Amino acid sequence: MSGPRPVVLSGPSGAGKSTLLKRLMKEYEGVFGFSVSHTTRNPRPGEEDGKGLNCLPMLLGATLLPVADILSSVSSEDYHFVTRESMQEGIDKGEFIENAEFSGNMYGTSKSSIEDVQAQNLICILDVDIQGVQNIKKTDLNPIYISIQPPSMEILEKRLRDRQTETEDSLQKRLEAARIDMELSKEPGVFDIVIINDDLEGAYEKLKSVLVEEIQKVQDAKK
Ligand SMILES: Nc1ncnc2c1ncn2[C@@H]1O[C@H](COP(=O)(O)OP(=O)(O)OP(=O)(O)O)[C@@H](O)[C@H]1O
Ligand SMILES: Nc1nc2c(ncn2[C@@H]2O[C@H](COP(=O)(O)O)[C@@H](O)[C@H]2O)c(=O)[nH]1
Repeated sequence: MSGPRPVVLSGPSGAGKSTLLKRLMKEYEGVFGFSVSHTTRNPRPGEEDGKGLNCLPMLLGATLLPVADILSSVSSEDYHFVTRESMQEGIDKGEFIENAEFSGNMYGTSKSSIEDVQAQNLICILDVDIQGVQNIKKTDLNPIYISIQPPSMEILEKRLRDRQTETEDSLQKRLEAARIDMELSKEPGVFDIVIINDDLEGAYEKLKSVLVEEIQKVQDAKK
């Protein structure tokens, strides 16, 4: 039997991808595994190197903390934080399925980050920008492509400012990238579904409805 299809989640920075993703992984524990990307950007407060949600079973086994505390401390967004030199070396060696320059930093998905998740028969989730989507389309990964979009540029800017993770310079770069993303994602056939994340509940229900078949496959395989 072939494993579950991977899922590519894309959309402008600040649209709400990781907010939705965290919720999904919490509700469907043991169904999804996050493909931990590499990046040359600096870690934000609370981010740790190389910690994906698919390490959850190990964390649960090794600690006496309540499950809720562990879940809130584990981010699905953490990266392998690397230097430009080591990232470029990995790219040159063919270790990445895709890579891109975004807001002044390099980002990329290593082949092993996907293989690690797929080896556990989990639905592999990739959170990538629009360049990542275009590059993954040239591979044989065959994921479900989902775009999370903000209701408007104004709301996106407010969410990014309120998140307090960006300098004015990186915020402006992200807004510029968002304009391009919002245009490209309108092209027919790029995404299987485009979800407008206005009301979080509604967006989350739509996200689940697209994934219901793959979720069922993983749950059936566990029986
Ligand atoms: N539906 C929503 N309504 C209001 N605020 C939201 C909604 N969804 C997400 N947010 C908030 O918007 C901010 C950006 O969300 P989030 O960090 O999930 O975006 P992202 O798409 O993962 O961004 P990035 O690509 O930069 O990681 C967060 O502070 C989050 O709490
Ligand atoms: N092409 C890729 N894009 C990626 C990857 N990992 C994350 N991203 C995208 O980068 C931006 C910014 O992320 P942030 O964590 O710095 O806010 C966001 O749009 C992500 O989707 C990757 O491996 N490849």
